[in-house]
Amino acid sequence: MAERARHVPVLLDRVLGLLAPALADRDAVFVDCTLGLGGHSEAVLRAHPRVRLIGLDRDPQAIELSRRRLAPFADRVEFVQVTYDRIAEAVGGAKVDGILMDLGVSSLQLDAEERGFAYSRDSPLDMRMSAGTGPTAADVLNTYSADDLTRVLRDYGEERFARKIAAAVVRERAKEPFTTSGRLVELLYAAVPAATRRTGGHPAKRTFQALRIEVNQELESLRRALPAALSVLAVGGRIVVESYQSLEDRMVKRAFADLAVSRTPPGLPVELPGHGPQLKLLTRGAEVASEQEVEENPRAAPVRLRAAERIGEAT
Ligand SMILES: C[S@@+](CC[C@H](N)C(=O)[O-])C[C@H]1O[C@@H](n2cnc3c(N)ncnc32)[C@H](O)[C@@H]1O
Repeated sequence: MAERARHVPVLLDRVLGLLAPALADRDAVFVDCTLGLGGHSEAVLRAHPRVRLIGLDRDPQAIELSRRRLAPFADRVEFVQVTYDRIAEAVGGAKVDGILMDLGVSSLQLDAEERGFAYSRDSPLDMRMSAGTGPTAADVLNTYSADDLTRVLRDYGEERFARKIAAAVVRERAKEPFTTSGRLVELLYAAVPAATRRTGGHPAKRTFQALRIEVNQELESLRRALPAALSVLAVGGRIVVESYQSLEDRMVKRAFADLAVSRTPPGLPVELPGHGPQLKLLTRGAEVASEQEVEENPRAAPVRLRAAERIGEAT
């Protein structure tokens, strides 16, 4: 997730173009799994006057903000505050025609000082997306073993200095527990060599990303969400996923590839029902944002977009 506030939906035209064949000119159902500020959803509702939206977000503030933004479409919109792995429940067992997952953190969350997502301000180390639920980033820093902290920083932040940072955290918290981002940022300035800062960005970037992913169990949620989302997609329905981190993108790639290959057991007739490929990939590899979009909206720099269409029923 980028450092700067973002109000422009990432790859908006591409997302609209990919979803259009599944949503245009019909009473289609579109699920936005990550409402955020409601930017993508608003554009879909404007483009398709007959589409009904089911908007999900785990963050009550995102639901509230989207409710206000999407008020002109109120008769076509339903909001559910839930994590996206519960998509099947949220749509009440129905099949849907379009699904969007724009992963990560929103500018609404980054800008809310008291929530502690941004390393550029000194604020409480919270980072919970479902406000008030579960352990905070401070809890992770103050209670995890050095080994567990190293794993979190390495796996979720791809932080080269994970072990060194974890050791420093364990040493410093023995003097006084961590409560604010300012003290953690200070520690990271000392732990990450200056030379790395020039090429790797802000020394706190990777650690903050890792803590956010751990606090919100983002990869666990995504791992459960992908098969759940694909299971509610109608034949002809389309799914678009925007990831901002390589582990997420790898999960999406794998989930799509699993269903895109034919599962016909060797020696059986190819037309055997239920054994053909279930998905057609709509993107070749992962698509990225153009240089121009990144210039206008740096938040788009790390985006990896993948999309697929359901072409066969689940077995
Ligand atoms: C990048 S923002 C989405 C921005 C949105 N597409 C727009 O145009 O404004 C991601 C949103 O996903 C939500 N989110 C992250 N993980 C989630 C999960 N597991 N379940 C539901 N919502 C989640 C966050 O709370 C955040 O509001």
